[in-house]
Amino acid sequence: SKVGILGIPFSKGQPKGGAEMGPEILRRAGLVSRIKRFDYQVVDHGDIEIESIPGDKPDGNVKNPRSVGRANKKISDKVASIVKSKELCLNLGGDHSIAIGSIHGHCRAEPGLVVVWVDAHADINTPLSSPSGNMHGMPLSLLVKELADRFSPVEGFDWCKPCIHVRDIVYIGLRDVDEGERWIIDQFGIPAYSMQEIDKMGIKEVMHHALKNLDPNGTRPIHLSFDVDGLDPTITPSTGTPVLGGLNIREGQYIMEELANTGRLSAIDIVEVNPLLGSEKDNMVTAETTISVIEKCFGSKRGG
Ligand SMILES: N[C@@]1(C(=O)O)CN(C[C@@H]2CCCCN2)C[C@@H]1CCC[B-](O)(O)O
Ligand SMILES: [Mn+2]
Ligand SMILES: [Mn+2]
Ligand SMILES: [Mn+2]
Repeated sequence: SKVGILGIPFSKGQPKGGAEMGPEILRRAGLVSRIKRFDYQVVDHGDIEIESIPGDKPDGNVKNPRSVGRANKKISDKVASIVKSKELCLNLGGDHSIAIGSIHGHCRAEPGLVVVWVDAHADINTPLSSPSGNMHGMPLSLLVKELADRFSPVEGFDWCKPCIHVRDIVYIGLRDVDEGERWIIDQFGIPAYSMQEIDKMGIKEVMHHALKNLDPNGTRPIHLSFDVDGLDPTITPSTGTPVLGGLNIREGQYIMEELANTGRLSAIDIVEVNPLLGSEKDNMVTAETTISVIEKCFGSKRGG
């Protein structure tokens, strides 16, 4: 089977320069050759061309709306075509706002998909609830049908129709959730396994229940959106919004092994690697950890 790799050197969903270097650092650390080890044919689509939009003033409190909107329209088009050509679409971010386009595009090719969101954060602030105005904290709010009537369309997103339901999402790794996000999660009953549930139930039970709730018949394509800040900052230090008490490397690997076992992984985002925020050593640790976790999506077995 085939993996289509798409670099997305984009960072305007948040204020820290360097997130646009994520694709480069992961490629340089050998991600492509690691995937090639597990009888996947790798199609490297290179990097998406990111246009800069001068004078991109905030829309309300939303920062860089036109830049984020323009980039994500392109991402949606590209991801749709990669999935339609039967490649497992591996998107290398870039900040987490790229998930707007990647999930939108994936839905165009696989309308029945479900979303596994591995992250310290819920990333479901609406433009009105966001404390920062940074769009990397908003992607899911622009994608779920149930929130469409809660805010007016953001400048640059007229192309973006919500395409998933809140019940098609499961969170794993939460430990820094804003008040407005908490309200949305409770209001709509979004299944959320925070680090507290993971400590209480263990990752085995969390994955069993998460997948069972999400897709009881085990038939739906899976979109994994993996924010490296879901892992503990001691193992992924080079990231923009680190939060103590995260997933350890074995929990991360186990999550991916269970997803690989479904045989239904259809698109993967790897986001929020920022090599400008760490030392050389931090960057090496972050890249190696990320690759050793992500390779488990492609059938790498710890037992050989
Ligand atoms: N919810 C947030 C938002 O800005 O919307 C607020 N938070 C930072 C804030 C710092 C002070 C203590 C409370 N948290 C970052 C998060 C977005 C993370 C985006 B991701 O892609 O990295 O997950
Ligand atoms: Mn995060
Ligand atoms: Mn049980
Ligand atoms: Mn995120």
